[in-house]
Amino acid sequence: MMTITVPATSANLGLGFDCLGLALDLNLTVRIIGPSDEWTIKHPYGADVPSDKRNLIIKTALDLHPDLPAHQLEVTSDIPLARGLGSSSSAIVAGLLVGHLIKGDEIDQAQLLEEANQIEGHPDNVAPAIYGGLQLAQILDGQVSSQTVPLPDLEALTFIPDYHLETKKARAVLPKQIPYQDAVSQGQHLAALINAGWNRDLAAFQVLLEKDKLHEPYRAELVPELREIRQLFHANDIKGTYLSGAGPTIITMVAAGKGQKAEELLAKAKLKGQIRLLQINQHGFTITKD
Ligand SMILES: Nc1ncnc2c1ncn2[C@@H]1O[C@H](COP(=O)(O)OP(=O)(O)O)[C@@H](O)[C@H]1O
Ligand SMILES: N[C@@H](CCOP(=O)(O)O)C(=O)O
Repeated sequence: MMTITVPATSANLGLGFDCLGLALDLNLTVRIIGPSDEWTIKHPYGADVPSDKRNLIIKTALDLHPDLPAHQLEVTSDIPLARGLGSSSSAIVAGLLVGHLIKGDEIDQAQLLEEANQIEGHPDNVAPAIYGGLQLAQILDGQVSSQTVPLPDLEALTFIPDYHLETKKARAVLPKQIPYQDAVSQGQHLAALINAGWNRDLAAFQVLLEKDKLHEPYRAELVPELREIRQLFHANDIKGTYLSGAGPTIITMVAAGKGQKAEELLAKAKLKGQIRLLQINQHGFTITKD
């Protein structure tokens, strides 16, 4: 039996649309139980998610190796679906690992990134799911790679609304064009955010997390809690709130050790959803053989 864990990811971090992402300590776990007459996957998601070859994890494994012999798989997960925490990317990375492990391939992180990016289309979720930490994914002349960016010492206060928002739907509200000045501002602020990470400057990092002009202004109408949570924290002198991935999850980055106080503040607002204080996953996926 082999067990794969893949972390949840928070893409964009406001400014890094389709290129920046962070791994968090929520996990998708896939157990390869053993060979079977047909592909089956036991999972906790209910009837809406297929339990056969159509399941995203199995489909990904079979897209990689169409002749892969059927196996029985079992999934447990604390990554909610369609909430902006990268559940589909975690499933794709897990599916590729299932394919490679059953086939007996060497596991190569750079190759996995290439394969996962081909399926997912934007690398900001798959890169941190593979490498952990904060990843700046780059596509240069069609070639994808990723660079680890250091982070200030922080924790992620995470608000997960009760409703789903499919990434497809949240991409459909984005404009075809943006004002020239917004593009200039985005470049300046993204460079400053990366720099704040390298300098481990939490105050600057928090201010910059709120400067996006490419997607949050357009998605805010789908996720009214973004403005509410920002206002609540601003009234208490706390910056660092952004829309995680395509939403609807909202994350506020706070200094390590300060999360619990901020959590109590957020709980008082009684918004409909779940509050989690998450730490950063620094290592990406893991594989254990037992
Ligand atoms: N572990 C999984 N097994 C099967 N399908 C999954 C799994 N995780 C995610 N998915 C599929 O991906 C969809 C969510 O993808 P997406 O809209 O990109 O949201 P997210 O922000 O969670 O990645 C789910 O509705 C489901 O169809
Ligand atoms: N850059 C993408 C990220 C989508 O992340 P997800 O976790 O919501 O799937 C986007 O903003 O569309």
